[in-house]
Amino acid sequence: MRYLIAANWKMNKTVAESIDYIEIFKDLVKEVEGVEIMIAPSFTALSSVSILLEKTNISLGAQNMFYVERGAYTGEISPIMLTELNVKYVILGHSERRHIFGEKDELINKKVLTAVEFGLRPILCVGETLEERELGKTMNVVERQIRAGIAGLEREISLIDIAYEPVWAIGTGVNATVEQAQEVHHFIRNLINDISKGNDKDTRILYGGSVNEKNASELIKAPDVEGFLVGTASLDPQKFYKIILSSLEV
Ligand SMILES: O=C(CO)COP(=O)(O)O
Repeated sequence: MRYLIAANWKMNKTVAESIDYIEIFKDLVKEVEGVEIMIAPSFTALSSVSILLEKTNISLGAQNMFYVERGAYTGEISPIMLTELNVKYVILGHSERRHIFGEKDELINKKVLTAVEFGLRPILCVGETLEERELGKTMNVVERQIRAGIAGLEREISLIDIAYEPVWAIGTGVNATVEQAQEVHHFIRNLINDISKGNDKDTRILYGGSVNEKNASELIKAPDVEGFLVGTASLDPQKFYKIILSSLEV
């Protein structure tokens, strides 16, 4: 299994800034092999970035998607708008979508099913809040989000990746420890192995939440951490490159 190191730029970078970044970054990583690299820019930059990523070793991702092909859904982006731009991955159920925009498991599931139907590879994000962790509910929350998110795709789970992103670690500078990450990743691996009846070997379990160029080499050593979904540190091409290099050391 090739690990996936993914950048989620969130609502950052104009088109001009995105182009500047890619020009630098694609040169930095051009010799990198053995790991898959993905960048999910803003929707407005997708088209320009898509052109720049042609014939590179960097895949393109989107940060969200609606579950209908076309129609009266003001402000939404459809799967065919993404596939037209050679988008390969789509991040779904991110905690910011869940907590700021009120996305529920049922909606996220519809998006996951549609993404797969259109040949996109979803990265389903799950993770507990600090309160849920302190109440000892981490595994319950993660299990609920996964079971609901993949409903209908149980035997085809190899078509998706999962990102464990504890809400308390996102954008806070407080990453999960290696032990905390490993504990939940191991739980997720057993869960999806069980749900899919062993068809989970191509599903990567990524960690996200304050990953940076200093902690990446430790976190990637956890046996069930199979890549990263990086926010803040991915905004700097040099830092993101260092995270990728750390991931090659395992
Ligand atoms: O939400 C994240 C990636 O999707 C993580 O964000 P940070 O790396 O800024 O904590």
